[in-house]
Amino acid sequence: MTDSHLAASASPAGTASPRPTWRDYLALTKPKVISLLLWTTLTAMVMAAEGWPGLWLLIVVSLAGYASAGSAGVFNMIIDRDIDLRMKRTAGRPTSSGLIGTREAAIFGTALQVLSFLALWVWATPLAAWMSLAGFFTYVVIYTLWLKRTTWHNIVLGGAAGCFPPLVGWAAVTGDLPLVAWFLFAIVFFWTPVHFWALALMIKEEYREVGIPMLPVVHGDRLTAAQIWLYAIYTVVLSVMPVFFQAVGGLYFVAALGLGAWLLVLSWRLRGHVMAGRKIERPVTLPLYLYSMLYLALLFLAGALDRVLLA
Ligand code: HEM
Ligand SMILES: CC(C)=CCC/C(C)=C/CC/C(C)=C/COP(=O)(O)OP(=O)(O)O
Repeated sequence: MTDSHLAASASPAGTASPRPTWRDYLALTKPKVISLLLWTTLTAMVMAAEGWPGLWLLIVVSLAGYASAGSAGVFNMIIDRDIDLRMKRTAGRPTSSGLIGTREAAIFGTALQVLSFLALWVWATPLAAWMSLAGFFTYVVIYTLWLKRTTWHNIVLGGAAGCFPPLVGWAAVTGDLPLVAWFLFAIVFFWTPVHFWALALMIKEEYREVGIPMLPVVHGDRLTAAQIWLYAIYTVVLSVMPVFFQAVGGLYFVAALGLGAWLLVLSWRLRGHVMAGRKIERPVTLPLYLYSMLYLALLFLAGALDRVLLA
C-alpha cells in the first residue's frame, strides 16, 4: 500500500489532512515499551557503578537511550505500516494512518539515531554508542525486516534487540562489558519469549489474518505454552547464575528466587490450562504477560540495590 493510499484512508475525501502534532511523533517512538527498556539501562548503570553513576551520565544515557530505542520504533512502524494498518491494536499508528508520511518519519528516526550515537560517543563511551547501534540494527534489520515475517523464531532471535539496553548502560559507566553484563543480556534474551508469547496467545488471530508467523499461529497453543514454560525455567536459572560468580549477593538472590518462583507458577498454570485442552482465556494469559514486565523491572531493581549495598 502506498503512502497516498494510507493517507487517503485517514481523512475523508474533500477534507484537509490533519497535521501531526508532537504527540504523534512521540507515539512513533513506542514510549511505553521504552520505559522498561530504559529501566534496564539505568539499573544496569547503577550495578556497573556500584552506586550513583552521576547525574550528568544518567541524563545523557536516558535521553540518548530513549532516542535510540525510539528511532528503532520509528523505523519499525515505517516498515510495518502495511500490517499495522490491518491489526486493531496498531491500526491507529501515525505511519499506518498516513498522518505522518514515510519521508518525515524516516527523517525523524534518522535524526534521533544520529544524535543518540553522537551523544553516547562524546559524553558516555564509544562502546555504549556501538551497543546502542547494535540494538537498533538487531531490531530494525534482523527482527523487523528479516525475521518477523519469515519465521516463528523471530521472537527468540530478534528478541536479542531488547537485550542491548543493559549493555548500553553498563558500557556507558565502565567502558567495558564484564561477564555480569552479559548475564543481564542473557536474562532479557530468555525472558522475551515468555513476555511476548503470553501476549501472542491472546492476539494470535490478528497475527494470523495478516500472515505474521508468530509461534501460536504456526504451531498452536500447546507448543507455545510448552515453550513459554521452558523459557521461564531458562530465565529463572539464568537469573540466579550471577550469584555464583559473586557478581551479586544475598538480597538479589532472594529476590531472583521469589520473583522467579511466581514467573514459574504463572507459566505452569498457563501450560496446565492449555494441556488440559481448554481454550486460551485472558485470565490465564494476561497475568503472565503483565507479570513478565513487573518481574523484569523488579529483578533489575534488586540487582541495582544489591550491588549498591554490596559495595
Ligand atoms: C522481540 C522482542 C519483543 C517483542 C516482539 C515484544 C512485543 C510486544 C508487544 C506486541 C507489546 C504490546 C504493545 C501494544 O499493546 O502496543 C509489548 C508490550 C510491552 N513490551 Fe514488549 N516485546 C519485546 C521485547 C520487549 C522488551 C525487551 C521489553 C523491555 C525490556 C519490552 C517491554 C514491553 C512493555 C513495557 C510493554 C507494555 C507496553 C504497553 O503497555 O503498551 N518488550 N511487547
Ligand atoms: C539499544 C536499542 C536501540 C534497543 C532497541 C530495542 C527495542 C526497540 C526493542 C523493542 C522490542 C519491541 C517493542 C518489539 C515489538 O515489536 P513488534 O513489531 O513485534 O510489535 P508491534 O506489533 O507492536 O509493532
